[in-house]
Amino acid sequence: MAAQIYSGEKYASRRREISANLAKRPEFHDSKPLPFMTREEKILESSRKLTLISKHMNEIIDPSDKRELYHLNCEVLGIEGNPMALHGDMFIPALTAQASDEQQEKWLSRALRREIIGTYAQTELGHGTNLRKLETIATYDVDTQEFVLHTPQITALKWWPGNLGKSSNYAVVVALMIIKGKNYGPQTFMVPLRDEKTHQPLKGITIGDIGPKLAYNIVDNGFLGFDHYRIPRTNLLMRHTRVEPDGTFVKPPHAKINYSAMVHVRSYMITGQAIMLAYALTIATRYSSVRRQGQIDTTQPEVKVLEYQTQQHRLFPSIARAYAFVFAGAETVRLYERVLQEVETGNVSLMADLHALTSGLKSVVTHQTAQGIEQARMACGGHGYSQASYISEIFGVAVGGCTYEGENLVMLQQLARYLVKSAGLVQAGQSSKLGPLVAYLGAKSDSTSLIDRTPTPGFAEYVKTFQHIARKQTLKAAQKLFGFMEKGDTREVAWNKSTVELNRASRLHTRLYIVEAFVRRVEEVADPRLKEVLTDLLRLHVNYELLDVAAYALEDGFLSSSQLDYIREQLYFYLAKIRPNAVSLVDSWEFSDRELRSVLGRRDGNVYENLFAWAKASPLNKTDVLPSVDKYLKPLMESARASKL
Ligand SMILES: CCCCCCCCCCCCCCCCCCCCCCCCCC(=O)SCCNC(=O)CCNC(=O)[C@H](O)C(C)(C)COP(=O)(O)OP(=O)(O)OC[C@H]1O[C@@H](n2cnc3c(N)ncnc32)[C@H](O)[C@@H]1OP(=O)(O)O
Ligand SMILES: Cc1cc2nc3c(=O)[nH]c(=O)nc-3n(C[C@H](O)[C@H](O)[C@H](O)COP(=O)(O)OP(=O)(O)OC[C@H]3O[C@@H](n4cnc5c(N)ncnc54)[C@H](O)[C@@H]3O)c2cc1C
Repeated sequence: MAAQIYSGEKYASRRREISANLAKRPEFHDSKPLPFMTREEKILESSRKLTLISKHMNEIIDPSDKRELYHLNCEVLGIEGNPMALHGDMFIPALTAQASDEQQEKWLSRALRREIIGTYAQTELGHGTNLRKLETIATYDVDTQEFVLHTPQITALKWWPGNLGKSSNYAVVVALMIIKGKNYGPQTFMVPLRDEKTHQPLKGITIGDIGPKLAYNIVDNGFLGFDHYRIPRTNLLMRHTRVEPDGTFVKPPHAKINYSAMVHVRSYMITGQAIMLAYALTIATRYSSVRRQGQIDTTQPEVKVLEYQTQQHRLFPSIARAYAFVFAGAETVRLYERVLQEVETGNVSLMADLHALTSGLKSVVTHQTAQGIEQARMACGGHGYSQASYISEIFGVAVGGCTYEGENLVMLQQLARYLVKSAGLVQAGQSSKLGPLVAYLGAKSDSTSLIDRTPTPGFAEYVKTFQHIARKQTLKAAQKLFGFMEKGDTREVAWNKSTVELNRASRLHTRLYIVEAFVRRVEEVADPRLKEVLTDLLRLHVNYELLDVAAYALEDGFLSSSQLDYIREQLYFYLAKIRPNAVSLVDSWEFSDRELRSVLGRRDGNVYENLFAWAKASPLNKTDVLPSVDKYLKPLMESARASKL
């Protein structure tokens, strides 16, 4: 099963080898539980481990293999980030996709060798979503052949970039490029921030950390201001865009080609989110198979809480989602790598499809992941609320994905633009021009769903029902938009009046895609035992997801209430059928205890002993009487007693 999850036996077994190797190297382990450390201690600890990784990586992994590096990072550094997180996730991808060969020679090679540390500085205090209105300006000075970077007002300060505050000495900075008074929109520049020897900020640079956040606090998200700060013309990233010495601008082959670092993270983060959801579910499912509370049969001992149907309903559909997301994530990574290669040869035809797909997926997956993790926390009762479970940290890190790389409701609208264009083609009788991801929009629906009208409805019946719902909502939302425009609204105003409906269409389209990705994967599985378990999980998934969106199919009679009852019964049937495999389904992700960092979710199941040992190790228990008691509480009680006398 691990080979299914990790798209092949090779990586699945490499993961095991890497974990086993690290188990024998205590210097790579957390020196104490992360929740017991201050932010400064965590940053120090993470930097210590980064140095070790840099030194010994070649003995443990193949450093050219991104997935091996990712696993090493998960084991050693964990999810709370590290001082070079953005270096790998965005700085290197930005240089790879946007720097010319010459620039790569100069900077990428140094970045890969970790001679310099970089980040991606785009978001500002005043603007994150609307990139066309960023306020940092890069004005071209033809005489000196330099760009002058400037922060004209407080809202133009870069704000949020990860590792900008304290760790990075370089950044790929996004600024509005002005040449001879003309605004050429957001462009990307390679900018030195700190002295390479002293690490002191360079003259003209104001820089620092933005303070603690909900989670992800090992990362020093930062602020950055420029005071007429000069960089050479050749620091504009020039793989696709160019500015000649005389200020002539050479257009790229696609207007949004500079957004590639964002598309990179959006493509990879689907897998990252699946893994974080699986972390929380591993913890909650293991704990639920140890925790005994209450009886189902009063003549029998107390049961494991996992026997309760409500507990199964709380956890198992999310287990199915974690599988669905990791399968969908593998597809987005493949598509991203393909588009990256095609762009190199000048073919930008798939960029819009990739953008639409990843915009929808990042929104739906991050939202459902956060919901699933929060349910996993509640499934652990009181102990879920303790940082010993580590679920609160997993939640905090994962939920950031709803905001970063494009706020979810905004990104759903990006997909909606693509859907509306497709709906326009359908309306114009040009369905043959629809791309493969939206071809279903041009197909005709059956009059009713065949679910429960055939002895054992296949997945095709479910897919058709999801297609019917997504198609109906897309065409309806597009119609709403077109209707407002026909009545005289500008497109923008009409768009704003239709966005709730448009975003619903985007979600339904994305949920259909996720179901299809799951079906595609299960159909490929050859081993009959695996296929059976995954088919059960997929059955649970399609029934759960369909119930969740059933209103759309009920309103036009595509599904009847008796079909809905059938779907509900199927759901309950598969909850019970999956129960014996539940722990194996989470164990199959093969997270080591080190990687999980959860006292509650350890493989040994000795929950109570482990919790007690953890509590005893809490810094507050170093002494029996705290200074705060000596200083305030004792005098308070004493004076209360004295006044009573
Ligand atoms: C398997 C095992 C496991 C292995 C696992 C993996 C193994 C390997 C792992 C190795 C790597 C690990 C990786 C990381 C893992 C995850 C960890 C993550 C942690 C990261 C930490 C946090 C990082 C956070 C960093 C950040 O947060 S960094 C900042 C991010 N900031 C944003 O995201 C701003 C949002 N805003 C916008 O993106 C734009 O503003 C806006 C809204 C689009 C409007 O853009 P605008 O320019 O106004 O354009 P429009 O007018 O709306 O559109 C005009 C036309 O252009 C179109 N178009 C817009 N775009 C695009 C586009 N791209 N492409 C194509 N077309 C586009 C649009 O469709 C429209 O087309 P049309 O309809 O006309 O045909
Ligand atoms: C953990 C974390 C890490 C980050 N790392 C980085 C980084 O490394 N580099 C970097 O550059 N940035 C980074 N960011 C910033 C991040 O990318 C932005 O915060 C994000 O893109 C959202 O933009 P915003 O903050 O401007 O939100 P806003 O756009 O201000 O969102 C506020 C509200 O307005 C709504 N809204 C905005 N525009 C529209 C619209 N057109 N239609 C309808 N509703 C709209 C949104 O839906 C939301 O409800 C990070 C953020 C976080 C939380």
